[in-house]
Amino acid sequence: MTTRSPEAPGTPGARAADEPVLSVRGLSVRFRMRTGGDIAAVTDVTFDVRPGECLALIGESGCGKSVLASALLGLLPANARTVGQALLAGPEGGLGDGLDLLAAAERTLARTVRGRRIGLVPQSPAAHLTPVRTVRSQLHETLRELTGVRKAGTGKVGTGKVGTGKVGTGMAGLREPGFRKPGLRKTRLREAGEAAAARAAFPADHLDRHPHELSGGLAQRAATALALVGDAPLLLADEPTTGLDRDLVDRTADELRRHADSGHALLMITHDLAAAERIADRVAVMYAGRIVEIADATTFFGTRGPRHPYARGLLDALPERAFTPIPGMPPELGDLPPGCAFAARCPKATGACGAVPSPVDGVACHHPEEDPTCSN
Ligand SMILES: Nc1ncnc2c1ncn2[C@@H]1O[C@H](COP(=O)(O)OP(=O)(O)OP(=O)(O)O)[C@@H](O)[C@H]1O
Ligand code: NI
Repeated sequence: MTTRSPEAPGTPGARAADEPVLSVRGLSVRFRMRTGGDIAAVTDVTFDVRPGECLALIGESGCGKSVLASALLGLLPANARTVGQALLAGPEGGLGDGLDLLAAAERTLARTVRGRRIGLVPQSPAAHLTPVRTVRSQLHETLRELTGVRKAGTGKVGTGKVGTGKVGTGMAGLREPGFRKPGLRKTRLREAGEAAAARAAFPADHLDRHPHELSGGLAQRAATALALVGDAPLLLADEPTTGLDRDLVDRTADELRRHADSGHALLMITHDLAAAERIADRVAVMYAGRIVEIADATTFFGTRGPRHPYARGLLDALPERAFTPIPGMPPELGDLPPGCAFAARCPKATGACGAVPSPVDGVACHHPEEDPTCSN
């Protein structure tokens, strides 16, 4: 027996051995504007997410986080152009039979990817819930699809090949033989729906409401419950804690963490650095469409801190830290400077910053903080 040391220091060994669920290489998104010119919403983004891992994507409003998520799901508007590759692991869990999300047909994305292989907690949940149906009925529909039971009396159970086969809380009963009996199925479905709601801290006594009868925070929790119950191997959660009180933020974050711990990959987009610190394994920092730093979360939030000046500035702006905002504003994505987009706001900028910095050890900066673990 041979023991191999993990190739990536700082990555938990068991996870490093797993192939990514999602592998993004050189992804760029441009919006062509009618007035002429392009908006460079996402530029040359590269990252992986592995099973059991939570990657938090952070950065100021308008830096391209949601556009990145939309690109992965094939949900960009017609004036968008993408380049690069985004491989989603195949049903057997490997990238060998993976699907390039950027090249896939809309039909494939609609039938086999959205909701099945990639779950989404959308940034505007109210707009994504079906307006004419109660939360309970939307949960039941998702649960039925997942277990292959199309309509009452078909007796088809457990035929659906959805997700990893690792079934979320409350689902197991739906696959038992007794579930063929319509009465029992109804009871189990109800129980599973309520269990799913509880996971996202959605109150059971609001399940029979329609989306327009929900506050923003409740719509958020309904969308999270729906996304979790889909049991997809990859979950994209776009600001899943917006509009929630602090204790609900913590409960939602903890539930998402448990979801990752049960083997799912989680890409969490968030403004909430406390939530990111609570659950992320790694942090990716985006600025003006580019990922400027990817780091281990413990290092990033710990005493060593981030290495990119923008990432350091984000943390220093927090009230519980230095409470010092980063001076200036991010550049217009339709009019980016030729070199480092952060240079105009950066205390360390020099003439070298007139060129775009290439990432070295996860940091794209000409003047990063020293990494004491590097010998060179
Ligand atoms: N359909 C579109 N056409 C043109 N520009 C767009 C379109 N959708 C988004 N953008 C632009 O792309 C940029 C990135 O937007 P995005 O929504 O990804 O930001 P974000 O990082 O998610 O911000 P927030 O934190 O506020 O949600 C913005 O400048 C936005 O105006
Ligand atoms: Ni967004």
